[in-house]
Amino acid sequence: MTESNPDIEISRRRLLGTVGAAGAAGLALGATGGVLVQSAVGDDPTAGGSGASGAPASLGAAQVAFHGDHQAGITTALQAKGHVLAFDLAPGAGRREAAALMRRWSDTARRLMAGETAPTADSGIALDAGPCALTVTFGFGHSFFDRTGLTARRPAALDPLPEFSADQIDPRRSNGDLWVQIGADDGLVAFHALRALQKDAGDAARVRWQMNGFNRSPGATAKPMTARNLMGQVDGTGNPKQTDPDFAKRIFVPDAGPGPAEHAWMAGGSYAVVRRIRMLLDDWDKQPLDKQEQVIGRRKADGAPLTGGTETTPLDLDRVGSDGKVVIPSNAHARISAPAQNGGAAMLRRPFSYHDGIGPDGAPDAGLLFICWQADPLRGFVPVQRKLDRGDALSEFIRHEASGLYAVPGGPQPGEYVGARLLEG
Ligand SMILES: C=CC1=C(C)c2cc3[nH]c(cc4nc(cc5[nH]c(cc1n2)c(C)c5CCC(=O)O)C(CCC(=O)O)=C4C)c(C)c3C=C
Ligand SMILES: [Fe+2]
Repeated sequence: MTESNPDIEISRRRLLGTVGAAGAAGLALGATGGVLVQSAVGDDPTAGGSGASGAPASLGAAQVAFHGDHQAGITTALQAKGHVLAFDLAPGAGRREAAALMRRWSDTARRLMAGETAPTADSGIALDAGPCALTVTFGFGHSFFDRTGLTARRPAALDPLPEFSADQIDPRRSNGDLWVQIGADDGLVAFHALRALQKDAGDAARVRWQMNGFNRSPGATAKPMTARNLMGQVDGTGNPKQTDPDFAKRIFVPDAGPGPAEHAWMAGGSYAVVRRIRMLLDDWDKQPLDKQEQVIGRRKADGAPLTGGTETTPLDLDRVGSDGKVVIPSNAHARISAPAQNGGAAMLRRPFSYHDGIGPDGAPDAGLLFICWQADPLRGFVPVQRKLDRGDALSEFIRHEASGLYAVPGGPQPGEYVGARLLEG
């Protein structure tokens, strides 16, 4: 099948419309439509543009559940397109307006993730397409709780992140009352969701900042692989795996706390740290391969540790070379960020790359929309970033330009909207 054959293309679109709404029938479409890709709902969120399950499915028909214990977009396989944005509540808007907005947003997200049209005035941007693994994830920033009179229910985990010595943070592109992450394997589907959610905000909230990102498209590689970033490195290897016995404990807030009962609304939720990290690509690209590999401590070609093996071989941090020095340098990024070097601190990294053209300095305004998930940022991002800030060889080639921390509540049950346990409780 080719995209240039209009007859076949139309029938594929019809199929996508049907199967998109039906969801699970995607496998059949994959077989008949010839658009074979990996399932978008794999078990490795950093597998580039496709899940690791190996099951063939149609890219368009891939559907992620809106309801569940956890919101979608945390353990979902990386999608090809992403929009992350923060809103501030409008002057005069409080808890009632916020609750109504979360109700509207949840309804829209549920429908769009099922491949349906938006509830009001659908723009038509995604007509003909299936859900394309669309996910919409909602979070609350520190300032949301004061704005809505809910300060007593704000978890301590949402206290502002410490400042790090190398930070060059732009406050206008940081924080915000509400945070929305959109991911999809199709650019039009992602943009459609973005527009619909922005319209839903109405007079209740205004966009504070927006960033747009991308990852590898499903099917781009012959087999499912860990994604690469814009420095060319295999990025995501050391992520906790859903099959790890302590995965849920590390990434999701448990049912009973931590913290006082008034924070119980976060059960099943997670904390998202979002950092816009610019890569100084012109400098990076001038480095010889061996220097680039020393900076990370892994081989560029396949992501294997410099101490040998394959991508998944554990780093041998104690191995000393013939020159008497440790093979994985003491300032290598993978050494410094390893859980073993940080009292077990771990996070689930689920980033998007970004490229916003050329900056005023004449260099690419490109890098990583670094998004990481954890049950408690003080036992995830913060200790690791403190250590990286002190002596990471990668620091010379990156710049943290924006920052946010958001409480992402647990997933909605049928009939419930995201955040209801906070706003209604
Ligand atoms: C504070 C957390 C981290 C920031 C910020 C960060 C930025 C950053 N990382 C890369 C590239 C790679 N990171 C890798 C591993 C890795 N990084 C962090 C944390 C942060 N990275 C952790 C916890 C780990 C895993 C360590 C482990 O489990 O052993 C790697 C190696 C491959 C991998 O494990 O993913 C790469 C490559 C960039 C480019 C970047 C900022 C732009
Ligand atoms: Fe890293």
